[in-house]
Amino acid sequence: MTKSNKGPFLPGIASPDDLRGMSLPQLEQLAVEIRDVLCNLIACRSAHFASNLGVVELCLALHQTFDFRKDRLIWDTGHQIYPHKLITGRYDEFQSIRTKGGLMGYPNPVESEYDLFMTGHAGASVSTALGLASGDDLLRKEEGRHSVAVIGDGAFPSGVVFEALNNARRQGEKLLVVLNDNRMSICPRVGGVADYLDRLRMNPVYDGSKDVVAKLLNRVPLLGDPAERFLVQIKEAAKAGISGGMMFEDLGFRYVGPIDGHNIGLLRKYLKLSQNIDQPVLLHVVTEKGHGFQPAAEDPVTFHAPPQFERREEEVVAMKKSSSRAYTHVASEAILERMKADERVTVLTAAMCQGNKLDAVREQIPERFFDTGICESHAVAFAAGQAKAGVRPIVDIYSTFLQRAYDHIFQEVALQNLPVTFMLDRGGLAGPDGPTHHGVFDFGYLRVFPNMTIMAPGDALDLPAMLDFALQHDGPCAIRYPKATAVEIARDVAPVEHGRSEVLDWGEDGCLIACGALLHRCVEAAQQLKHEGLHVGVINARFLKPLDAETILRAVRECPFVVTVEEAALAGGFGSAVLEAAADEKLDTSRVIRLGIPDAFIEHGERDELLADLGMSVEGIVKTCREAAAAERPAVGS
Ligand SMILES: Cc1ncc(C[n+]2csc(CCOP(=O)(O)OP(=O)(O)O)c2C)c(N)n1
Ligand SMILES: CC(=O)[C@@H](O)[C@H](O)COP(=O)(O)O
Ligand SMILES: [Mg+2]
Repeated sequence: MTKSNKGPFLPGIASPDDLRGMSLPQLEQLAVEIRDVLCNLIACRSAHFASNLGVVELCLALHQTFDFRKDRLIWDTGHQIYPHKLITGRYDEFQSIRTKGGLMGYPNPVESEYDLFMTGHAGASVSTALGLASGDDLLRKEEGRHSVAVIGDGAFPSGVVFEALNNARRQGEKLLVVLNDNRMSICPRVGGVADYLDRLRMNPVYDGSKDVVAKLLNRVPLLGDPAERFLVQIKEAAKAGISGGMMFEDLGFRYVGPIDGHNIGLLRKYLKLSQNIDQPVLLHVVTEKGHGFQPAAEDPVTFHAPPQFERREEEVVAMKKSSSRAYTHVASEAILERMKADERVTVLTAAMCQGNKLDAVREQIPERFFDTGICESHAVAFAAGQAKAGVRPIVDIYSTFLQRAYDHIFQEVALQNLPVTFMLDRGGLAGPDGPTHHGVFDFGYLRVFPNMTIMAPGDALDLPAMLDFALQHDGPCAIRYPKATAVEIARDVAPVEHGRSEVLDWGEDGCLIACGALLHRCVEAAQQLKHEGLHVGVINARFLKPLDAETILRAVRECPFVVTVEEAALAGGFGSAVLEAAADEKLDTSRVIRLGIPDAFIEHGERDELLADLGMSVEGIVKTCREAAAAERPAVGS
């Protein structure tokens, strides 16, 4: 490595090996360069930002202290993976991140041996790191591999984390959990764990000893002699007793910290220290979300995943604000209105107040707004308790994150037949977030439960009406809608009736049946087909369950072909339900064609790109109908 401290260093970092010989000043210069790359990325497109700014020093210290070709490193959730990607051989392609065919915005084992799990959902890192430690202990004991999980304070309260902490006592000798405490989830963190961490950070006694320990540590060379290291460990243990961290100590962890998560030297010393402790270690590091770019540090909520923006030095000069109204706006406004109209109605979010656009509810009706933190399982069971007590809870959780609560949807809600309303935002392809965030399994995972009513608005006019239906229905309801601009289809809107679809047009040449917000594409396709002399009808299914068998099977019987369209997995989805119903009536299903998500995980990319690849652009739908019609026309001369 060059002797100068000026850099640039980042372009020359082909792997973490290149960090080994770097001095502290050089590492600090490298950190500046990494932050610059992060800022330049957001000048091109929206991406995760403040979280990545906050872990730059931690990432460098980790990769300098451990060899993660041998040791194990799991970044919880994975949205803060950008610095890690930049120093593990992906600097040259970094600008492609979150674009179709480019790097993923989360860890991706296909890209690098330094990425062990493709993640995007919070909370599993301690479990997987413990599992890796256990596996290595069984198969590679002689190598003494370390297993490190880096988890944020927002992810930390997730139930699965405590399941892992509970299990670690018995088998976590080589487990290090780095708790990255920046006081933020996406919004400010909530709950008792947050209060506990605040106390740990604020403890005056500990602050005093921190300096003492830090001074002592600074005297301890990286490989200080055992006696001094032993002294440091004694101090750590004493400090833990004085300064707290006892919750972790009582669970069998050595609690170390809190330490400054932006001080590379101190991080290295404590990481090194943790390597020599033969029990699970919880290293509590304190960082600033957005560190190094003042506007992000001042407003880490906006800058969690900000829109593209121009900057001049430390100033944002122009941020691209989306003017379009999304289904999320329609939903959150409808929720607010219904909560104002009915005091029984509550809304629950699992740390996604910003994503669900529930800020107005939080401000105007705080007593009926519940942010559980990243605790979806608890949120659903909690809502069931509210419903049992006579409340009408709305569980506003992204489709993909709701998967976390599956057993409670089954046991606490469906089995009890309780009036819980699930609002599944991001129902469908989530775009650049990719396979961890596409909400495409909800039709399948909900339809199997008895008592469930499942609705998918065909447009923005349907959504509030469906919410009204759900709030008066005495049983569980789910309403799913995509991460997309809300569309209104001009028509004489039929009222929402349980299990009834809405026929927009009957056509003698075929029928398109949409279940969900791709309805407007079907309307457009039918209009194009009409110009070609094909009169293809359009039905707005509205209900996945109960299915409007009467109307839909009439189409199967009478139309030359039926094409079902859904932004959901075909397996167990709407088209499957149609086939099942038709088969039960002994109808010919050979002329039912299903468009939807095949049996594959769909990569990241813009939603329209991905839908087009799956034949669900308007052109794709026209093409399917055209081919179906041709197949139905008798061959010339026959
Ligand atoms: C199961 C699950 N629920 C919700 C989310 C949405 N989400 C992504 S990051 C985040 C906040 C994470 O906070 P923290 O772990 O403290 O990381 P930080 O951004 O502060 O670095 C949330 C709620 C998720 N990814 N997974
Ligand atoms: C990391 C994570 O899970 C969230 O930041 C998610 O990316 C938010 O998605 P939206 O941007 O669609 O709200
Ligand atoms: Mg945090």
